[in-house]
Amino acid sequence: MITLDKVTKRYDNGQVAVRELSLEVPEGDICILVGPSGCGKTTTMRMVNRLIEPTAGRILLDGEDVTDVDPVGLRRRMGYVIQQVGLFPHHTVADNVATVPLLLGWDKARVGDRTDELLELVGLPPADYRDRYPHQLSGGQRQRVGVARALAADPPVLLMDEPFGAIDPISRDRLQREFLRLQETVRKTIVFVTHDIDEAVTLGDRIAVMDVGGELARFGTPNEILSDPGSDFVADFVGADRGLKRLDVMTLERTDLEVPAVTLEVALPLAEARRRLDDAGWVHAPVVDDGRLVGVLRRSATEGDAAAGRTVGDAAVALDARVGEDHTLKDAFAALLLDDAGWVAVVDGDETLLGVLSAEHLHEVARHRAR
Ligand SMILES: Nc1ncnc2c1ncn2[C@@H]1O[C@H](COP(=O)(O)OP(=O)(O)OP(=O)(O)O)[C@@H](O)[C@H]1O
Repeated sequence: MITLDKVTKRYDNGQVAVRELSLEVPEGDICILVGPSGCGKTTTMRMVNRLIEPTAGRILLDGEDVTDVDPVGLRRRMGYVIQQVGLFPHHTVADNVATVPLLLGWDKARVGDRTDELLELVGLPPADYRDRYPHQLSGGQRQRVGVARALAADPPVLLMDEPFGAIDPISRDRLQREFLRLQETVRKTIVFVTHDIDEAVTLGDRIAVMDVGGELARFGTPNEILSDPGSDFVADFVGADRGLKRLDVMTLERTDLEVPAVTLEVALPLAEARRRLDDAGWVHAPVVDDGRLVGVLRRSATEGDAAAGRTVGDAAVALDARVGEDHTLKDAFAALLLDDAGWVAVVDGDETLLGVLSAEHLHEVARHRAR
């Protein structure tokens, strides 16, 4: 959808901000430009919508050279969101969102419908927010209005320059999650600038790591970059905890799961449970009731006189080492650390036990997963 072909930008003072940068952004992908301050991220982004003209090289949008397109028309095909949102302070939220559709001459009813639809989409119920002014919103809410405004005329491309940069970490996490959910609905081709590698890893389908002087240090999926940074600069930039960060970009897959050596039904007598644990050499076993995970049985609970005549259900205790199947390997690892069991139970939306992941197997899966 967007191709940069050996793009260079030399400013009038001789400063080379971007040097022979080549990138391809497939349709519907989020491409993150990340790198230290001054490495040319903003310059690159602004060349895409021709707020800045390249000195050399070509930029193609859908196969068409952007320098052949009228810049105003070009920018209408690209929503633009920046850190200081740039909402008009004396216009209501609705009027801010409606800016581009009104410029395009849409009729009032269509603009009104579109505005409400978008406010709903970004989590600002129109009945509450339509008539507010920007100063009556939190920073995160203003940012959402900025996103709604950028999406108003349904452009195929969104350019976002540190849109969550000025937001506190907790709200930023929430905005990032909402943003990914929104992207599932709207499927735009997005170029997103940040200097925060965690944000890049969380949001990016592909990440371009840039070095000072506007050189491309590495381009690839988060997993590719974290598993193989390729240079000391990129390894330093992504951080010494890149192994952990990788766990965050890998979701659990059913084929990763192990069948537990012992699974115990609630109605089973404890004496029988102990025999099964001992046969398997297990100390902790998941306990299920009609397939649903209800807890864990520890071998110690099967010992002594108190165990006589009791069932697994009587002696089972809550299990912290459990995680939903839609979670990441990092969530699984975090849950694993919360319990002595040595494995984490993976359940579906109905709490049905799908399998377990032992610490050893989790390590193996993380090491060998290609993506
Ligand atoms: N108009 C300009 N004239 C001359 N040099 C400029 C101009 N704009 C930016 N630069 C320089 O170009 C380089 C790249 O700037 P750019 O804003 O693209 O970097 P960035 O990676 O977005 O930085 P940051 O993360 O700090 O926003 C910097 O060294 C900057 O000083």
